[in-house]
Amino acid sequence: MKIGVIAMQGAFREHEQTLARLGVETLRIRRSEQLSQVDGVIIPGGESTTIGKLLGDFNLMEPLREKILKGLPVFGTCAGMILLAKEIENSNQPRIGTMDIKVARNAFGRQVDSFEIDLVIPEVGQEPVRAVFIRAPYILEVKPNVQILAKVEDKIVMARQENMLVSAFHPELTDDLRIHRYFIEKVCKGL
Ligand SMILES: NC(=O)CC[C@H](N)C(=O)O
Repeated sequence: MKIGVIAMQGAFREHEQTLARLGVETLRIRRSEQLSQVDGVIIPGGESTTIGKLLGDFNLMEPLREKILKGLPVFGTCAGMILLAKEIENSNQPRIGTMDIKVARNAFGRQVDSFEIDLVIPEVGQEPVRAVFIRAPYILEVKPNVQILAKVEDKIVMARQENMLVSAFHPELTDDLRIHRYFIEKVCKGL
């Protein structure tokens, strides 16, 4: 099992460290040929317009979209979630756009730039997950083929559609390995 971490901008090192703690080998993805060497990819948080622009500049946007549409497992956190959404409210920014969700960027409001909350995510376990939100988006709408995994009040913050997993928060910034383990075991290995 080897997981590619899209290394354009943002929190890719933190994802590498989390995967290393799970004993999973990683590869920093900067060239499209590398996509055929991995069993899944993570698109980190950061600035979605910057990552989207760089994916275009590095000729990774199309190959990544094709691989995901063919079933390559992908986990997008925060900006990564925005990039996977087919619809982004009030934005025509470049995106991968493979997942049937509509997201709003910086959606929790300016006053709450970042916050942490205990989230119960039954798919991941009974103990709550400490979820770190940083200028976070949330999901406004999903198609019926999308499984909602977690909400903060009425706002969807984690979801899955077949090979695509997204979270509005940053599981790579805590010591809790359960969300990455869920991605590896359930989404990548299909256990
Ligand atoms: N922490 C994050 O990834 C923030 C996402 C950022 N607000 C964006 O729109 O790209």
